Amino acid sequence: MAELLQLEAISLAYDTPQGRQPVVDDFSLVLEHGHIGCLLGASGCGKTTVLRAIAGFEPVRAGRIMLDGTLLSSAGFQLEPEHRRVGMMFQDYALFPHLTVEKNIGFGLRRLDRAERAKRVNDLLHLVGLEGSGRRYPHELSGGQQQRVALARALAPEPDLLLLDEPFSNLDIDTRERLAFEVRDILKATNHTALLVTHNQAEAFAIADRIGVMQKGVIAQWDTPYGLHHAPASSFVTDFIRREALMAQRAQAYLRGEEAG
Ligand SMILES: Nc1ncnc2c1ncn2[C@@H]1O[C@H](COP(=O)(O)OP(=O)(O)OP(=O)(O)O)[C@@H](O)[C@H]1O
Repeated sequence: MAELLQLEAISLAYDTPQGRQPVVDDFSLVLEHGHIGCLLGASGCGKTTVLRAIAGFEPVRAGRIMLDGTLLSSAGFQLEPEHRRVGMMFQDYALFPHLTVEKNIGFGLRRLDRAERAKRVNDLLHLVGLEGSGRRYPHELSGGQQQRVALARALAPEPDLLLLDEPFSNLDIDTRERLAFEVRDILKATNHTALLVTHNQAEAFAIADRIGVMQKGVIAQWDTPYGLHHAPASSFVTDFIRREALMAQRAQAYLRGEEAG
């Protein structure tokens, strides 16, 4: 399978009143066409910063970002976000509250004529299971439905790469699990490539083809879910996977009322 996204030894930093604060260092990964990648790691380890750099909102200080053979970023060079063919979906839906569902989805399609746009919006409504809801407003929809609209809107301009930042974290646990699988099915059926950020290991293992475990701005291992479980590259990765799995088991036991405290 061909490589789509390449992060080659990128370093990222924020300029703050206290000086330049390094966040990500010597960070590399390759994501193939049609794959779903997932960055997993503790709060503050730099996951969102990596997504923002790929989308073109943060400069790279060293290394380079390539998408389908095109240079997106290197030290001193940054292609504008609108020229990157990268779509984004966030945890807070970020829908326009005063626009209907179909207008939200069609927002990035103004270059199409009216009939083409209507057809594409209809196809997308169908894809995300919201046919018949095009005239409703975001506040009339559940959180899961709003996230489906956000997915349709992100896919509308046919990006080469979709970036998803904690897309399910504002949803209740049942909706979250269901939607994670639904989104995976939609991305796979339409052969999209996506990179997702999450704190949630179960979610990452459920939907990703490749997972990157991050440790304070570096990538500790970029591998298949199987590889992470069966051949962890360091004691950090072993502990990370074990700790999260244990917490998930405890949470489930607690929900079933099996633990007194
Ligand atoms: N605009 C900014 N200016 C300065 N520092 C920032 C800025 N945004 C993020 N940081 C810092 O960069 C580091 C990485 O942040 P980032 O949001 O990428 O982490 P994350 O892994 O996505 O965290 P979370 O899982 O909590 O969203 C953190 O220490 C954060 O405080």
